[in-house]
Amino acid sequence: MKYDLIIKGGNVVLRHEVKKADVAVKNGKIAAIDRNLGKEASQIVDAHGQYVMPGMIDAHVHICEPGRTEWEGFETGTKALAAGGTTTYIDMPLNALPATTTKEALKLKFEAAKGKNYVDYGFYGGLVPGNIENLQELSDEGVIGFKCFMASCGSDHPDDFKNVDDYTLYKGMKKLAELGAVLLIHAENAEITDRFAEEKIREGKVTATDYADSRPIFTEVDAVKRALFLGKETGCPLHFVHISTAEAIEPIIKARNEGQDVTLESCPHYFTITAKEFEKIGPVAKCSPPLRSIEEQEKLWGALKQGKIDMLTSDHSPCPPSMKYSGTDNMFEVWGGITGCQNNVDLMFDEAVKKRNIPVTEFARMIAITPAERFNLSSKGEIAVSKDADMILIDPNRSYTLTEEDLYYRHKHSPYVGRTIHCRVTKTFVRGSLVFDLEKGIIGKPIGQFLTNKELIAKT
Ligand SMILES: NC(=O)N[C@H]1NC(=O)NC1=O
Ligand SMILES: [Zn+2]
Ligand SMILES: [Zn+2]
Repeated sequence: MKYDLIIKGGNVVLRHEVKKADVAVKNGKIAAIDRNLGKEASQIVDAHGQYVMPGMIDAHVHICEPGRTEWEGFETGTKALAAGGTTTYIDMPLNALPATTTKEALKLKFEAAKGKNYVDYGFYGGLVPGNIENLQELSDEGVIGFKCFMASCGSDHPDDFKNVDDYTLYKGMKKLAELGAVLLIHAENAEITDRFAEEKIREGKVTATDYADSRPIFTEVDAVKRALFLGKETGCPLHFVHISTAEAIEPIIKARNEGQDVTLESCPHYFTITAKEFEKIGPVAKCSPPLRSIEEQEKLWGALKQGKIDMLTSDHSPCPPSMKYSGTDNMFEVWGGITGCQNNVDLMFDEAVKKRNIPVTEFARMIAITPAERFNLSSKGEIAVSKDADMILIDPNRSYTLTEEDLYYRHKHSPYVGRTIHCRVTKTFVRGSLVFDLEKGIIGKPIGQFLTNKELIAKT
């Protein structure tokens, strides 16, 4: 057979245009894209009426294995990713135990992940107080970047992640600049948000709105500006995670225009759920930075329309239901993190492409092309000849209402349950292998491969 697979007649989303074409795959790579590639393939998939898009690269996922597999493991987490149209993800260095801040902890991650991933994956290392000495070895072992918290992490477990002090932030940036590694930053001012939280709790103000009010926009903007300043001082490449407001985007774009190496991401929840809705939905919508007002959300959409969002990520930060619903009314005591990685693509395709007429090529840029480029995943991110055949089919007219039964997460809760989404991922291919089919569910064994900052080094 000439090809292993031909996807026929879909609207293929290329870098600069959408083209009605066939896509042929051979040995896991895209071999040809053309109008009529015939039928010489072991497998033919009809994609008429559907978009053929690059699979999402979700650069912000918290899989809690090892140590907290009970929250979310590689198997359940990556089934959800596959079902939602993600073909590659990068795992954050926190919420698993121990946190990924040493070579030894990275080895534990690597061992725990072996043979359990349905999609391709890489790891970040952490920058925490006291581990500057470990950054080199983490980089040598292939981490794709480094993550730090300027906000408090809120866990007092001894093996858990710790937020940086200013000294660590500065010294860490200097070292990472030397290594040429990207530093990912959770940017919120720790001292102010912690003290605001204390005030609220002291006054007995513990609702969803009180929680959101305890982390005002200026605390995000302040942290962004300070990190940019230190980034300029040290020459460290920066990436701001889960930016929640247009106001925090402006200094980042300005710094980039002035020559700094800096990018940013935002997440579906900041575009689709408001602070008011958080009050109604409750604990499953708690996250940090918090959900914002409808006015702020509109400004964020404005930034997206102007091409200012480099990438979309889920910040999938799962936990057991008991950490969301333990009988407390105190929103400050509830786990902060949204279980959301299964609904990145459909939700944002619906809201951005269908509802707000954002070009589908722009959408592909945010979910696949830019994350691949930023994190040096050179074989990924685009439907183009010789790239990995990581592709998804989206039916733009297939509406559904999300139920708990649709979810593959270890714990089937999500702020999107009950929401009607007006499009759906129908198939997911990782390197040419079908891993998810809407009619059949997850297909076959976990075939995900480990990706490093250099190249694909291990097949699991
Ligand atoms: N620990 C953790 O996952 N925190 C994440 N959750 C969230 O909502 N924001 C975060 O940074
Ligand atoms: Zn964060
Ligand atoms: Zn996160």
